[in-house]
Amino acid sequence: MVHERKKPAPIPVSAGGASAHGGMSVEDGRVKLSLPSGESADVLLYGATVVSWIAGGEEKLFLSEKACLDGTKAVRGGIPLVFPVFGKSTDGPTAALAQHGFARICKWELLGKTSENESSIQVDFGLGPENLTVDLRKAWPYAFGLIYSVTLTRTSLETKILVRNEGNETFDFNLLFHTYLRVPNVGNVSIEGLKDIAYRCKVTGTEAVQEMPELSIQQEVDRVYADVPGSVVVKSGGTPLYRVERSNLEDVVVWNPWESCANIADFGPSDGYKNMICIEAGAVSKWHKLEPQNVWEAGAIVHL
Ligand SMILES: O=P(O)(O)OC[C@H]1O[C@@H](O)[C@H](O)[C@@H](O)[C@@H]1O
Repeated sequence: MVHERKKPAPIPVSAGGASAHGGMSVEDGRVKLSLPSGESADVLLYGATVVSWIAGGEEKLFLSEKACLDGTKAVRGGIPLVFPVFGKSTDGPTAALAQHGFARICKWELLGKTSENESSIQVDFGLGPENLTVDLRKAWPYAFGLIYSVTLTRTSLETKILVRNEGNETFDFNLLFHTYLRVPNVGNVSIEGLKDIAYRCKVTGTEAVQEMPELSIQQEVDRVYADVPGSVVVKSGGTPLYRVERSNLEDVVVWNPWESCANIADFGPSDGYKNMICIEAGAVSKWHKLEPQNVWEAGAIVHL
């Protein structure tokens, strides 16, 4: 059941000091969530991009060593948020927007810590037209409201989004969590949960159905799997590393640029593709319509 949460007033970003016992702290546009047991997640206000998730003393997300973290460019790594368009559209209301839309290149408001206990902490971020540049507002002139919630537990990282149409016009959108998972060696990775699912291969421009029970990554992979019914499991050498569970996000994009990462200016090191696999939970294979005053909610949990 969708509940109509209104975006509350932002809190000043100078708030909060770090605590050895966990909690939320804010410094230089970076919000840190941490638990007394040692897990942490860092979220930049720029793009509300999760740039670090540490559990068991290890970083779980891939962040390019050349990633720009100063708000001049979408972050290469972590969890950039894709909205309102996945990829680049050539026509329609999102045609004037850059690839993957504006959510990942705008500065979000910190709405605050919404829940906390010994084993879990949730922090919310908000974005509306007032946070967009004049040019972006012109390019996509809808009255929208986004509330993005990041929840850290001892064994998972959850990302949830609420999209509101606050205007008088229906709009179409895509939404995706562009999650760069860190892996020891992508050549040993197998991905389960995609058997018998139809996908569009963006490398070859073809459509196919996956026959193999597991997808292994031995070259550039860029596939949009539509209507994936269950969770996706990432294994390394047969051992499960991550299980990605989705709610109201029907599609899964699997991306690894392989050696063509050499063509991506902010990708590093040059063999960094070996240490990442993007498993992107999204609603991207078709447009989603949001009528005036309606709300749409979705989420993804990466379980260890
Ligand atoms: O370089 P960007 O805009 O962050 O996109 C990275 C990749 O994102 C993936 O989601 C797309 O399927 C790829 O086609 C794209 O190359």
